[in-house]
Amino acid sequence: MTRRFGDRLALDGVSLSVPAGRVVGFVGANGAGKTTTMRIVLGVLAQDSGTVTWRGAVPDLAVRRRFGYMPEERGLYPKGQLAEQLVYLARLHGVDRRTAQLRTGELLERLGLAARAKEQLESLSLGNQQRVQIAAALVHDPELLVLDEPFSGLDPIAVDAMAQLLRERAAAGVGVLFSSHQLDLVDRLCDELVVLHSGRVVAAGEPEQLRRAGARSRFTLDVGAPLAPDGDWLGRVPGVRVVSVAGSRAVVELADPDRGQELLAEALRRGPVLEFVPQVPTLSELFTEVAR
Ligand SMILES: Nc1ncnc2c1ncn2[C@@H]1O[C@H](COP(=O)(O)OP(=O)(O)OP(=O)(O)O)[C@@H](O)[C@H]1O
Repeated sequence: MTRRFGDRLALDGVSLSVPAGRVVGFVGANGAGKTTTMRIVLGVLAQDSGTVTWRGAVPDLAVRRRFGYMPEERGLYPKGQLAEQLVYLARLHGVDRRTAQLRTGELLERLGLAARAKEQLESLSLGNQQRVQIAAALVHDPELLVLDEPFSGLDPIAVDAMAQLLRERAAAGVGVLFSSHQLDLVDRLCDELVVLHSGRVVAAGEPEQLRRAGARSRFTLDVGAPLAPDGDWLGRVPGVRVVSVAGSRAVVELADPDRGQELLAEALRRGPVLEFVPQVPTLSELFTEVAR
């Protein structure tokens, strides 16, 4: 997909897929193009080129009604009662009244808001309003869920409730695409990850695979005796970059990952080695790496 705003190329050939039953985490720095992509998927913004398909066909209005969207600009009425708004939204998506009421009750219960069903949205704290927005995206039991930063502003209990809801929906066959800047959460929750940078997909796949691919060249080395902040002799070994030093431990990156044993031999010549292990990068390290 491609999309321009004036002379700014916001999406430059973005391609991603959200399989049924999978939770896909969508990450990228501010302005990378996540919201733009999601809005195009939902049909609220037009792309300049490219196509969106769901189950093999371009979704028409009837199919789009079976999508659930939590937009970045949250869209509920501040003065409306919680339960009433949710039932109304479900009805708009073609759900019969009784089912709409049932699902509203269930969701408010799950999200810890059952006692407040008759209150106005604006009387809730921001985090609780956010919970209602989540309920609004889920109330018509969609087959595809597209959530723009659903976790922002939630407390840890709500994060857990939300994460569990998404996992359950995926287990029931729903495709879930959600954006977030909370990488530890994305790591915990998603089956697949898409990293966007300046309007392009720069990494995609299962987090574990992406991490393994990034794990080949970094090692933690503990030489037992304090190292200078620049890594002392380590920094002078050809092909070795000292990433960080803390006491006697250093994280190093090797230009040639297969030469780890040579580095270990060199370290042993200089004294005892307490630790020498390949370092599996965190998602946040990977992110920083690919977003450079
Ligand atoms: N309606 C618009 N008019 C002009 N430019 C826009 C519009 N919407 C988005 N953009 C631009 O497109 C680029 C992508 O923005 P987008 O909101 O998709 O990023 P994002 O990844 O969702 O960022 P964030 O993490 O900050 O929400 C940005 O450079 C933004 O300024």
